[in-house]
Amino acid sequence: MNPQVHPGLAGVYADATAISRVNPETNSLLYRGYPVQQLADTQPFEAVAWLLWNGDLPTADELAWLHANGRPFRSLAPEVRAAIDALPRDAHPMDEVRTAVSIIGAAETAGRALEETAGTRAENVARSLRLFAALPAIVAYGQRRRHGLEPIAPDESLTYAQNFLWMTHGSLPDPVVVDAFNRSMILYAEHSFNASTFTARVIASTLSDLYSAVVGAIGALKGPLHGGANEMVMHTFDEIGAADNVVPWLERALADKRKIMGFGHRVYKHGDSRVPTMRAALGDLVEHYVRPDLLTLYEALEAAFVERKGIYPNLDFPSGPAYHLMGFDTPTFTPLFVAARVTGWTAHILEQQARNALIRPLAAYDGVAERSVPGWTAS
Ligand SMILES: CC(=O)SCCNC(=O)CCNC(=O)[C@H](O)C(C)(C)COP(=O)(O)OP(=O)(O)OC[C@H]1O[C@@H](n2cnc3c(N)ncnc32)[C@H](O)[C@@H]1OP(=O)(O)O
Ligand SMILES: O=C([O-])CC(=O)C(=O)O
Repeated sequence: MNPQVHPGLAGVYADATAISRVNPETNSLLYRGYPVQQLADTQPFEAVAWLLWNGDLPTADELAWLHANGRPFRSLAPEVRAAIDALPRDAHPMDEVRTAVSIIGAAETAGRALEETAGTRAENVARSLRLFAALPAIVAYGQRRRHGLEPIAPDESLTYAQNFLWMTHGSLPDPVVVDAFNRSMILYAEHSFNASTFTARVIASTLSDLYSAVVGAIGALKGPLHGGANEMVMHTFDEIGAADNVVPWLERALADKRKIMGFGHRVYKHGDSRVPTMRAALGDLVEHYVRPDLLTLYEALEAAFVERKGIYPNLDFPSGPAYHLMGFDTPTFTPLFVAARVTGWTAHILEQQARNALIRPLAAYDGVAERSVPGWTAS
């Protein structure tokens, strides 16, 4: 009898997790039990990172500890800058970020025997905080390098969201912009067994180290069917140009059997739980920057695609134009997703390490039947 296979592991429960719950029936997303919308309304991203790692929101003392121990890692380390600078100026920034994490990992685990690089839980908590704190400098420098600009030193007095925008632009934007950015980081932080998180867990399950797991996750996130979609959404907006062009553009795209980026989801089939919050943040940005044209295009494409296919936007659809308005260049969008999702990835790596089972599924063979190599004879 042929074994039952599940291509893409669709509908398969691969393991349990206590970190987040995606419920497509109620269209809800909980981080450690808290609705993500409530977290986005009330919390700084730092507190959500703590929540994902530790299971509860931080007390004032715990948040102070997080700041004291994370903020010193906000600078761009010289060896990380040198590694990024060694890449071609037009290397994709996801490759820069992947390289940077690899460099940080190699430096931090240098001198250890292979089996010792996986480290203790305390070391892995410290590594998670370090990557969380270090990624904004890497992402911000990537954008600045593409524009021939020098990195900007971090400001330890600023929140995570403020400092990220400061290190990118060299100025502090209006609180509306900081709030929209903070919301986007919280919404992007965690989403159970998505492809990149599952990749991280597969790598951690072999008792490899946290940095290797994050590097693998970055590779998985880069794909346009996953995190790469937020960059692709902006290319779509640029291609369409204005709301009036939406219908003819869409008819042609569908006739050409193109995937419309920023729509559809493996788990949510009636809309992504995070979209209303990010759509509201986009609305605030559109008002702030006086760009109603962008919202008109957004709404026209959403309406036309939902009407034709009954497929709804995912988080990448509002995030793409929102990051554009915040002044990020389009290739930086997926690295921004990395900076947010590193919290979820590392929480899952810690969970995998705490209750590890090597991830190694079976494959149903469907190749040619056994045969002999020409010329081979039994000896
Ligand atoms: C943060 C995130 O990572 S969210 C995901 C971001 N990715 C994107 O936005 C890329 C565009 N979307 C897609 O490619 C898909 O919707 C995925 C990969 C996200 C989910 O895919 P799956 O669950 O495997 O669904 P699948 O691709 O089988 O889609 C089912 C049907 O809907 C169609 N469909 C799904 N999404 C889209 C889309 N965005 N554009 C056009 N058609 C689509 C498929 O072509 C398929 O049609 P068919 O049955 O006629 O072949
Ligand atoms: O859950 C998924 O498959 C993709 C997604 O939305 C995410 O990773 O945020």
